[in-house]
Amino acid sequence: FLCLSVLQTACSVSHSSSSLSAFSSHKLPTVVQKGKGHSKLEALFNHPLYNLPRPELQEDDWLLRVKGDEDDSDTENEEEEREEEDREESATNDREWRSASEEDGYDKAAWTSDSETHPPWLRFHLGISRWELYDRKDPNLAEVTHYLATQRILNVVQKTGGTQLKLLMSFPNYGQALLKPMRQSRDAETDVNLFYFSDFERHNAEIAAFHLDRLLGFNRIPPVVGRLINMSTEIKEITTDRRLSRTFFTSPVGNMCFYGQCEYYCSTEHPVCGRPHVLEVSLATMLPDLSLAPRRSWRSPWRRSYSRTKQAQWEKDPAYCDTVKQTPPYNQGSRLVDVIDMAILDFLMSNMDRHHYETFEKFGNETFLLHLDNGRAFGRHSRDEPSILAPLRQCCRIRRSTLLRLQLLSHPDFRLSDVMRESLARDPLKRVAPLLSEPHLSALDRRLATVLQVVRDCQDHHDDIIYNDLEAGAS
Ligand SMILES: Nc1ncnc2c1ncn2[C@@H]1O[C@H](COP(=O)(O)OP(=O)(O)OP(=O)(O)O)[C@@H](O)[C@H]1O
Ligand SMILES: [Mn+2]
Repeated sequence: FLCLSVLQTACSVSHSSSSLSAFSSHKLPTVVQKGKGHSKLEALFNHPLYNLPRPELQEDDWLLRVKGDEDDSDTENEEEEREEEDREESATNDREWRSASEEDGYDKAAWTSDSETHPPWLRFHLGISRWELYDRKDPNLAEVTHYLATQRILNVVQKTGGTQLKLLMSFPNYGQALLKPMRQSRDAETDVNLFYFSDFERHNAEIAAFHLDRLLGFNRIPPVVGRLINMSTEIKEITTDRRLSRTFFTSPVGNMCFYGQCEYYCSTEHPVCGRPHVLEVSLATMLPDLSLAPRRSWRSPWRRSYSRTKQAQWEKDPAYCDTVKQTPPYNQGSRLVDVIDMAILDFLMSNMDRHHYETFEKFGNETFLLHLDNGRAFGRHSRDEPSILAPLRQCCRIRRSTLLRLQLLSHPDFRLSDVMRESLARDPLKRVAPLLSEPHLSALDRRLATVLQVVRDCQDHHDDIIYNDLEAGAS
């Protein structure tokens, strides 16, 4: 019970631990940390800017829905017929799944349309809407991360696609997670001579990005949680993937290692190693399968050239944004300010690797942007990368709600580094070491000040900077 409501930390820490009391969930009365005052994180999430009235969601604002009995008769227009087909397809998939459940280890699924019967990952899928991936106040969010952090791992295979090693983990009631392993010590800074496209991915960056995105009020990154796994019993002995299992070896000091098969860093020279077989990893909740919820991938207009020598157009042309503003889908609705939100997130965590973003096809152009793949963030704390802010600097547009939240986060009562530290302390890996070192946390405050300065510079030279998403009528 408590395990679920105070997030995963609670379950494995003894009652005498005082660090626990600071991390009460919104469902419990606020427990004040001894001698340290109140929780800034709770104060932030209680602020009106994090509790804005939201437009009432219509039926087609949900990504998926459970087929109910009353749905059977409503096939009046084409749209609904198409959805009907989708639902039938999903029902078929469910049946196929259920027959697969005869396999060892999988629970017999007895899910009905009653959400009480659904496992946390399914409730997460059913909660995805047109405007956000999850509702921050939904208690299921803590249950999803708790689930990923504690459930038995049933199977492991390598996930194809992308360039670096990733594993797909399966759990007893059909949940899945995307695993990225720890490859470097927490506070190793990326070598200054390494290009961003050669940088290792970091498991703690995936975790921290989820927390940061949520603190910014975006809710556009699937829940990610840290976990310690046993490489022998939770990968090597159970994987059905030969390409993976044959890359295991024991290092000269006796640690268990593997390297898998992929384009970058999958070799004996770049092993993933445990101590001696315990490995820190990040686990990201999987989005609904592409067959149920197809996604569209968009090339970022501010994509880097991914070449040592070439510059991208946006780096050469100061009026680049004028072109973007006239090009669909950036010429309408919130798409341009959504890309600018994404640039702000990326600048704060110094992620230069946002070559693409994705959306759910079902919602067309009127929807939020998914911020997937954040493994190359938080590589350096001692330097900022101004070019990541090019969309904001060149377009001088920003959502009103984003600007107001950034201003709030720069206020000492809600300081970004403080709420980030508090939020990350809820992750189970906090017991091993803080998810982000103090220099990374201070870098967040420094970069936030830079973002606000860029907005002020814009205000000195341009009109029409604010995209007012807080007024009725604007979305
Ligand atoms: N939580 C998720 N659920 C479902 N699919 C995901 C999730 N996260 C990532 N993916 C998919 O997996 C693909 C590869 O993941 P990711 O981008 O993290 O790997 P990568 O090796 O860094 O790829 P690249 O080298 O192309 O940047 C993504 O493009 C995305 O479509
Ligand atoms: Mn990547």
